[in-house]
Amino acid sequence: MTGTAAIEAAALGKRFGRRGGWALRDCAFRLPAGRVCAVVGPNGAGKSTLLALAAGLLAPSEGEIAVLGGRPGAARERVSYVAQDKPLYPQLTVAETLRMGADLNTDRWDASVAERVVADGDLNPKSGIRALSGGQRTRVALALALAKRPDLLLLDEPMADLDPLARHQMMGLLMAQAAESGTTIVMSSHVLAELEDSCDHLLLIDGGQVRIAGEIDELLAAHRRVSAPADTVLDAHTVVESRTTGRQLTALIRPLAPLAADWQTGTPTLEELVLSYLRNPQAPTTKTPETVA
Ligand SMILES: Nc1ncnc2c1ncn2[C@@H]1O[C@H](COP(=O)(O)OP(=O)(O)OP(=O)(O)O)[C@@H](O)[C@H]1O
Repeated sequence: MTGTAAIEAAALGKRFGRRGGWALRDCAFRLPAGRVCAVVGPNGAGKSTLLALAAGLLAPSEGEIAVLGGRPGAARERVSYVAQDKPLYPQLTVAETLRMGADLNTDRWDASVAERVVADGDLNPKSGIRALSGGQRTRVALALALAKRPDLLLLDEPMADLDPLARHQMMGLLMAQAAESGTTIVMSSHVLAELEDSCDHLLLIDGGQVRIAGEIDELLAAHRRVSAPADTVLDAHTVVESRTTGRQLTALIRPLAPLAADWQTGTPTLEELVLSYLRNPQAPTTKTPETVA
């Protein structure tokens, strides 16, 4: 294991209330610093819970989570967190909100970043937060998060209510931040196609457990999409998903031996990989050695 971890979790679990079910259980992963990490999974999988644990807003019920090498609370100054509902003070104006951000983060605040993000959305600094649309509020929340110049940026479905142009622009801004400042970005989203181009690391959470963790390139390279005759036996490989239609078998596998020359094979897309795992809860989990805590 090399380099600093942005987030490291071991046997991490969270339940809400003593009798509540487990929102997360037995999670172990290591996210190296400097990555742009996609957190994906079905509704109720535990993504928001994981992000809130990393932000130090929730305490684990069991196990541990370290953020930037320490307790999540201790790293708060170096971490920006944008929650799913983007909480802001409705009685303030945009300008007052940014001023509050500056006052709370005197050492790290970059006013020009905040002003640019707001100006790019044509927001009037004098507008009240109460009067903004959902997408405009998201823009103000992201302006606050970015201007803090965090080492770790935790974003819970940040693009959900942005229009396509704003999504594109905001994603470009986030990628520039990651490239220029080495900021680690952890971003939950349901839009898999959007993540494939921008993220280099994946955490797939399902039923409160980490199903897949690792570098996206390595994960994709470790899997093959296969089309072969229906009577093909795949026993030599790890089969994530297989379907037979007529005379044709199609499968997503993790090859453990050379593939037959007459099979048609290809590298899956991120979307194909994630959907195959989600459709097949019994498929073995996969974690690259680098990322196992
Ligand atoms: N404050 C809470 N009190 C009780 N249960 C909660 C609380 N927050 C989350 N849960 C439960 O924990 C589980 C995980 O929820 P979480 O919000 O982390 O999922 P998610 O993956 O972010 O879902 P979505 O994609 O719908 O946003 C769910 O079963 C949810 O009902």
